Amino acid sequence: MKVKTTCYKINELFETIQGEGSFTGQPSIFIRLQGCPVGCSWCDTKHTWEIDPQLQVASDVMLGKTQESDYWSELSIEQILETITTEGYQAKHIVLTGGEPCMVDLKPLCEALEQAGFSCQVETSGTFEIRVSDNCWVTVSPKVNMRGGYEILTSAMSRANEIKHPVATEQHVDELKALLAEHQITTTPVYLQPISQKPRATELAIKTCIENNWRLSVQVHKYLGIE
Ligand SMILES: C[S@@+](CC[C@H](N)C(=O)[O-])C[C@H]1O[C@@H](n2cnc3c(N)ncnc32)[C@H](O)[C@@H]1O
Ligand SMILES: Nc1nc2[nH]cc(C(=O)O)c2c(=O)[nH]1
Ligand code: SF4
Ligand SMILES: [Mg+2]
Repeated sequence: MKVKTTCYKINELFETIQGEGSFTGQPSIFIRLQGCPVGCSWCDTKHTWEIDPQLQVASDVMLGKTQESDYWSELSIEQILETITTEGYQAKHIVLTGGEPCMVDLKPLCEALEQAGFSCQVETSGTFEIRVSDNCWVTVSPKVNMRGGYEILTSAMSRANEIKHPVATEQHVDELKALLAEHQITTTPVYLQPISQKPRATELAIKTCIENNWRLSVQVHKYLGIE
C-alpha cells in the first residue's frame, strides 16, 4: 500500500535575514510556496502566482536558482527538513510565505518543523483560512479590493499576531482603519509597510505611524540588496 505524504509546491527555499515586521533582523529560513490568486497590482513576487504544471522541476533545480523564476518543485515535509540540514542552514526561525501559503494546510509542516526545534511564522493575505500550528506566529497583510476578488476573513484577522499593511496612498490607510474597526482589532500590533520603497509612500507611512502609534516596516532586505 502506498502511504500518502504531505507535499508542498515550493518556489524557493533560502536563508536570509527577516526584513519585515516584528521579527526584522532575525536570521530565517524562507519557504516560498507557489501559487496566489489574490492579484495585488504592486506584488513583488508575481513569479509565484501561477502553478504551471509545465514548470515543475526537480528539487535540485529549484534549490539551485540564481534568480527569480516561476519554476517550482514539490517537496515532502521530510525533504524540506533534509534540505535544511544538507544546505547547512543555521537559522532556527522559519518563514512560510509565497505566493499565498494559506491556500494549503500548513499545520503538518509547522508541527514537524517545531518538533525539529524551529519556530515558525507565516506571511498571509488573510483571504484564506489559516491552518498552522498553535505556536506559529501569524503575520496578516490584509489585501482589500484586489483583482482576485477575495474577502478578508474574520478568523484571519483575529488569529493575527501582527498586522502588516502595505501603503502608498491615504486610501490604503482608510481601508486599514475600516478593516480594524470592522473586525474589532484593538490590541494587535499594526505595521505600515511602504509599497516598493517609494519616497511618497514612505513619507505617508512615517506620518501615519506617528499619528496612530503604529510601527514602521521598511523591507530592510530591499535596502540591503539581499534576498
Ligand atoms: C509577497 S507577500 C507573500 C505572502 C502573502 N501572499 C501576503 O500577501 O501576505 C509577502 C509580503 O510582502 C508584501 N509585499 C508584496 N509586495 C510588496 C511591495 N511591492 N511593497 C511592499 N510590500 C510588499 C505583502 O504585503 C506581504 O506582507
Ligand atoms: N529578507 C526577506 N524578508 C521578508 N519578509 C517577508 C518576505 C516575504 O516575501 O514574504 C521577505 C523576503 O522576501 N525577504
Ligand atoms: S496576496 Fe501576497 S503574493 Fe498574492 S498578489 Fe498579494 S502580495 Fe502578492
Ligand atoms: Mg518578499
